[in-house]
Amino acid sequence: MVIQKAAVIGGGSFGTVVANILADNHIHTVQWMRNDDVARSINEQHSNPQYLPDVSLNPALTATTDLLDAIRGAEVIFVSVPSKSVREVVSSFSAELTPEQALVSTTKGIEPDGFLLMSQVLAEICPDNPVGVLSGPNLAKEIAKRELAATVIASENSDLRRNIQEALSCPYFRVYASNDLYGVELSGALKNIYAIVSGFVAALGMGENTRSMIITRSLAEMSRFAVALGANPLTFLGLAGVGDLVVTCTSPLSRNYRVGYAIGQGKSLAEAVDELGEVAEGVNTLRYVRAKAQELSIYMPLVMGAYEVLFNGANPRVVAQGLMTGEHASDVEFALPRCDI
Ligand SMILES: NC(=O)C1=CN([C@@H]2O[C@H](COP(=O)(O)OP(=O)(O)OC[C@H]3O[C@@H](n4cnc5c(N)ncnc54)[C@H](OP(=O)(O)O)[C@@H]3O)[C@@H](O)[C@H]2O)C=CC1
Ligand SMILES: O=C(CO)COP(=O)(O)O
Repeated sequence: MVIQKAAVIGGGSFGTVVANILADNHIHTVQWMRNDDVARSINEQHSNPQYLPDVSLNPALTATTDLLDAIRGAEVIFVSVPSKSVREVVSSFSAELTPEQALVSTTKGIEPDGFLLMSQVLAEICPDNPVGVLSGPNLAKEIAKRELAATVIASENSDLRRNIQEALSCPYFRVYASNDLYGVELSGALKNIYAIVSGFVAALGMGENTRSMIITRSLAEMSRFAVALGANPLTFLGLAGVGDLVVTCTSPLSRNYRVGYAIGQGKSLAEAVDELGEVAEGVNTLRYVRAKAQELSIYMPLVMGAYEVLFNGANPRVVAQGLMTGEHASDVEFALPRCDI
């Protein structure tokens, strides 16, 4: 099927980028947002001054504050609001959907009640609709400048995967497919925690060896958590895992990295989040993942250390030093299990 009309729910940086790619691909695209001024600016100035200043959007992209107007007749609806608002926003239009309308989440977060990923929230609210997840190393501000990037569409529905590959692929954006919805989505949520940790490390002026150690041990920790939750760790080797972990742990364009950096410079969590003015999903994800790791007794020293820094005022340098004296560990646990060291 060729997608003729798409809706994007959310007026932030990533929603705008997805909407702009769709418009570049000549798909009739309507972006919904709650802010009238931003909607007007997209329609009249072809720009989103709040989230993507200095970026010229495709003039064919239209914005609205009327949800039903956005979703009416759309074959696919991208959901791109922060995780804490997904249930509320999707519930407000779910009764209007027809079963063939597909929902694709771009949101990299977790709902604490039941530890649900966003596709699980969507499936709960809209049980009759096909669901997918878009995730990968996709800093919105780079894609907005049409710098080359790739992503993953994950869904159990092969038609949906193919339709999204068709709808979003263009000379600056390549879309790979996965049928591991849970693994793709879990890695997208988890990497935000480690971007915060990498931000501390950078602010403390630690070296490149340190950065590499943190990223690699983050991957080990994410995979250990994933396996404990029944996910396929091989998915973590792809763009939605290693790819997104590397970009978010190394780029000052990442909001999660910036929050960590500000805290590493001595700011409080509240100051760091206020200064950002955009969503940094990793802050809440850290709380929920720490609770889950404690509940299931999963060894996650980076998560535990980051929690102490963010929520109990621990000194990041002392916490980083403490990570060096943990119990002797295996490099690759799939090759040498922890119990066989
Ligand atoms: N930015 C990026 O590089 C990428 C982001 N993502 C993920 O996409 C998701 C969205 O991120 P992003 O676009 O960057 O976020 P932003 O912080 O840029 O924007 C959030 C948007 O959601 C809107 N919003 C928040 N709460 C509500 C609500 N209750 N009802 C309606 N609208 C609401 C905001 O509206 P308002 O301005 O009115 O508050 C704003 O338009 C996140 O989960 C993020 O992890 C994924 C890949 C890349
Ligand atoms: O998910 C992202 C890049 O893939 C964006 O990361 P931040 O939310 O940290 O900016």
